[in-house]
Amino acid sequence: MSSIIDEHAIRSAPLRRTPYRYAVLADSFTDPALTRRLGAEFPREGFALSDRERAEPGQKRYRTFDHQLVRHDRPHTANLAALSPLWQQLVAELRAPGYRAALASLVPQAPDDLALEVRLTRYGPGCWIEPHTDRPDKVVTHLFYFNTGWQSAWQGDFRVLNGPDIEDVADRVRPALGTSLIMIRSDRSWHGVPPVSADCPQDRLTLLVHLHHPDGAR
Ligand SMILES: O=C(O)CCC(=O)C(=O)O
Ligand SMILES: [Fe+2]
Repeated sequence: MSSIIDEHAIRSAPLRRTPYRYAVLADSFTDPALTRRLGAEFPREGFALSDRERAEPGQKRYRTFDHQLVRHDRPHTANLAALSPLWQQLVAELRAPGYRAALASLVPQAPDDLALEVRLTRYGPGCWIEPHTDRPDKVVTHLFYFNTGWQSAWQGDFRVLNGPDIEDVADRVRPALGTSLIMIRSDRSWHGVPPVSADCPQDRLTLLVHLHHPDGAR
């Protein structure tokens, strides 16, 4: 099968400069039929609640359901084995040199020893992430979304923020199937996800990829 991820779209991503360097891709995959299948086959089982609503000072608060696929370059073999063949191919592409090189090409002077983390997240009603910049060990983040028919009343939009206030919004990204967002981490890269509404009938579905310095961890 040909590649799923559109590496050309990543390399030519229209990076914005304010309030920090980020880009939104409307079509992240090479083929609309594959995009639809990825949405339909988004994994449902094996997610664990990560709940840190009361955090230590300096740590972000969040409530999400997470499913680790790759950590410090190492695949989580059991979790990968449970994915559909198409999703297994997607993760194989994320781990291959071509995708990494495309993503790193957006970061001036990116070190070549960066480590990869890949995680799936489901946000049920009330799930959220408070505004944060991501930890300094993160270099670049790529977030893919998989929802169909997401309504703004359900909240849960990704917010590009001008600072630590969730209402100080520079841009909003709907978690729509095929859309992805690339963010270059800096001390200004504030972002957050307001709580998904109590009456939201579907989980918000995210695939998160980080390239980070090899000695860092979440
Ligand atoms: O799910 C999202 O849209 C954002 C996730 C995020 O910012 C994070 O996990 O650090
Ligand atoms: Fe983040």
